[in-house]
Amino acid sequence: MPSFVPLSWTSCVLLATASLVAYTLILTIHRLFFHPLRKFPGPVLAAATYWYEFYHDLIARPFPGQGVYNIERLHQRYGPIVRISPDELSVSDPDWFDVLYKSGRRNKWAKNSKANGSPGSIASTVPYQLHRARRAPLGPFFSKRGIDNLEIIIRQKVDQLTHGIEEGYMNRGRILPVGVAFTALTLDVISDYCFGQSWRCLSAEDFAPEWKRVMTSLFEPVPIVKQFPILVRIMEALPLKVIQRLDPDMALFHGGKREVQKQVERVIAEYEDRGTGGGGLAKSSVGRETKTDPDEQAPARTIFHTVMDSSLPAEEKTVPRITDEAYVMVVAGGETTAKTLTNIMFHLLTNPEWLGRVRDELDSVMPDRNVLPHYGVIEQLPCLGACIKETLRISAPVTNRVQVLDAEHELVYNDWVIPKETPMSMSVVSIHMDPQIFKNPYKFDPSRFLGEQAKVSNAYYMPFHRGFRNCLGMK
Ligand code: HEM
Repeated sequence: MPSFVPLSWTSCVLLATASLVAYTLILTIHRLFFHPLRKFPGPVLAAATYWYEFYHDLIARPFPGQGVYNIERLHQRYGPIVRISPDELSVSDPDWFDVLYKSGRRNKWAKNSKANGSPGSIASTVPYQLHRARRAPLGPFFSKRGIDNLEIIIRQKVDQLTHGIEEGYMNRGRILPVGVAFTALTLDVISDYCFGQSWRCLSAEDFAPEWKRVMTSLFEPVPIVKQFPILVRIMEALPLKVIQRLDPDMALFHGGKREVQKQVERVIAEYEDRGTGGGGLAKSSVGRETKTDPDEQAPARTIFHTVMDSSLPAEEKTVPRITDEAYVMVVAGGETTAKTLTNIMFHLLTNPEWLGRVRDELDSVMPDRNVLPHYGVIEQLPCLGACIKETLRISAPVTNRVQVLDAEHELVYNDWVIPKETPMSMSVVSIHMDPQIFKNPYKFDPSRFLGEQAKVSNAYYMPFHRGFRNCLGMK
């Protein structure tokens, strides 16, 4: 009969430590000498451990968030293709961008796809087939025709914003925190358009500054969440009261999500009552048949109805899935657009010549300041358009690299054959700041997007990314 010797606590700890050290050692040896990417250039530390990325994202000086610049430095040192982490390659070659991203057969890299806190959304969807299926029904909602409905909402909110600025700030001689005001504007527009229910930040005291704090702090833990994705699940599972204690601003965010969830529950119940809740029914909320080109149809009432009306199967129409799909619009569209508006304001105020040109253009189509022309007219104004583009080039609000992989084929870059399933990425920031394409790249110069120069500038202008994973809210 075998006899068991009971282990002391000290022996258990020693055994666990020894196992961890052995595991780390074996993993490191594998990554350095046997990994399919072992021959690709790059720093040994980056190939050996993910803590290298963590360090540059979070700890490296002068302030956190240096990862994107560190990758640029790596390219200067090692060339256009670099192994930037144990499993990932980065390419720095603007002309390869479309090769990597325009194919419809790229999966997102599962490891880093859930950091936005909405794992069921298209933005987090890994396989390209599922991404395509989920994105198709959302097309009409964000199409040109969909945006026509949005114009009325935007006009109402902008009126509310300007009225609030006059009353609360100009007339009282107070300084306006422009970023706060724009976050209130974008959140009210998105919630009204997507959920059919405005969050009313514009009518709140001082434009609800807590939401600006929430939207900013939302992205700060991303480097930590990338290393420990379980944190998102833990946060989601916590009761709201606990989150409130840990971080009152985050409680606001999660409270907002739970409100949206209740709305989703009501919409699903409504469909079930009408007997149209199952998958595969291609009828819209007003009984229209789904035609073959989904982008040409009028959008449904809310994004919830859009998903429910689609021919997606029943497992795609669950409460958590639709909540994630809807709520990611707040995450993806709120602060990006607010920041862009704030940045445009900054650049125009610090470049009076361009401010004058934009004002002249607007005066030419708006003789009466209180009568706004249709957005189609404003969209055609060249200087205004160039200022918007130059702002989005010089300070693109989305700086993360979109990590994709081809699960079926090897890719080829110059003399390199990239094994299939290798996560790859390219940085939009380094393309927008490439002096070969945009001369004197840190200078705000909208003339790059006017006349002859515009052809080259437009070819490399990609703040909304490109290909099948580009921005859904771009229009
Ligand atoms: C100036 C404003 C905006 C910029 C610069 C911007 C930029 C981007 C970029 C670069 C991506 C790709 C990022 C990635 O996959 O990691 C993206 C994706 C996305 N954006 Fe935007 N965005 C803006 C506004 C909006 C708005 C207003 C909405 C909707 C209300 C929106 C909804 C989305 C969604 C849903 C995705 C995921 C698309 C997919 O994975 O298929 N965005 N955006």
